[in-house]
Amino acid sequence: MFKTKKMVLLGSGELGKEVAIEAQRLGVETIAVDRYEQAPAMQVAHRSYVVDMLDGEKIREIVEREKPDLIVPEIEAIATSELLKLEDEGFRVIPTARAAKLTMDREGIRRLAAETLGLPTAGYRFADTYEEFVQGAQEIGFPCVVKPLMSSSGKGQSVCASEAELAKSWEIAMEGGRVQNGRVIIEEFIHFDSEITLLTVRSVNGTNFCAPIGHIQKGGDYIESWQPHNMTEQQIEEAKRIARTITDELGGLGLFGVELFLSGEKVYFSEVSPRPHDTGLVTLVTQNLSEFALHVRAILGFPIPEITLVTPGASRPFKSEEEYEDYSITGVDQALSVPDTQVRVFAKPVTKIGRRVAVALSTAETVEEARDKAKRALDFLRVEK
Ligand SMILES: Nc1ncnc2c1ncn2[C@@H]1O[C@H](COP(=O)(O)OP(=O)(O)OP(=O)(O)O)[C@@H](O)[C@H]1O
Ligand SMILES: NCC(=O)N[C@@H]1O[C@H](COP(=O)([O-])[O-])[C@@H](O)[C@H]1O
Ligand SMILES: [Mg+2]
Repeated sequence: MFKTKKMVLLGSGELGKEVAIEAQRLGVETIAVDRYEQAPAMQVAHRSYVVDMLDGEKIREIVEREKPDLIVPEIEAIATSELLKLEDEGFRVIPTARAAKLTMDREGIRRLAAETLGLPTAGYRFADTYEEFVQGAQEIGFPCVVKPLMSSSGKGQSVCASEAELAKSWEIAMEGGRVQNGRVIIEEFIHFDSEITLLTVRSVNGTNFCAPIGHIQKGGDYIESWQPHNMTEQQIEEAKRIARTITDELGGLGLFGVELFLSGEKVYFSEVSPRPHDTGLVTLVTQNLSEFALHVRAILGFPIPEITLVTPGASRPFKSEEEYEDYSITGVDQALSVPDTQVRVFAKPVTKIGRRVAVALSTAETVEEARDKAKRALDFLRVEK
């Protein structure tokens, strides 16, 4: 019998699917967990479980039954208090249970970054009630950005332009949070020139950085990313300083997506994912080791001698415009007729409006050409009933 390490993935979306594939390539037994059946990573894992991942008892049951060597969070909304206990009992949580807990909640990571570590961030307030929210927004000023404490991909997020929009922003946040406890963050709106993800990997070789990934977001969700993003030497140094500071503090082994805003020569810390990042899907075609391969190598304790950007590249996620129980994706053939282009189809069992269901990935000699190719490929894709 082949003896190997066992990994439980908590969250089984498109990012987890690539993590599972990389783990399988190194012979790791992979168990996928998510809130619904046929989630992308479940399609390639050895086994899977469907549970509410915010239910600590359910997570414990799976961990006690499987006794994994590695517990690998793939989304932020997990019963992280249970992960702390499991870690105390000797289970390994990636990168650490504390990192999973702090980043699940915007308050935890923001206070750590701004107040404990002194990193530059947008101004912010927290509010539990509508009255506190109104006061916080007035103090921050307009426009401001309103987000539930626990959410991702822009869910529940809005830009509140003036006092007249306060009620609407509050309502959006209350409906969009993963846990309906009402607390929100109100952030100063940063008029940035561009924003980036600095993928940072902590491995047995120490800390390494990938080339910066530029991206554009709409409604808080990414619609395009490219690598490398053009930055001045000073901006890169400051971005690396911020990324090193926050990832050293979070600790453990693995890849992190450090999100930063660039405004003139100033670099702001926005947030960090202690796991592969959606904008980093572009690394599937640009690097010698993708962000998923890097994560798996790092957490298994394998070396990462060098991260090489092999070519400029770009990614464009394909988001459904409809809600369908049964659907197919057409136009993949035409998308693949664009040179140097790949498409990854996630095969999520149902679509929702705005749900990411595939991604187009292109390379070229320049970022501009790669962005153009990925856009052309994306434009061929359709969701059909
Ligand atoms: N303070 C801000 N000023 C200006 N733009 C902002 C601010 N906060 C967020 N944004 C915009 O909204 C996007 C999403 O914000 P954020 O990363 O906090 O949300 P998220 O739901 O955690 O997204 P994800 O899970 O995809 O990382 C940012 O990438 C940025 O484009
Ligand atoms: N920005 C975070 C992010 O991109 N997370 C990715 O989206 C999935 C959830 O998708 P769903 O909402 O379509 O199920 C997550 O499982 C993860 O792969
Ligand atoms: Mg983000």
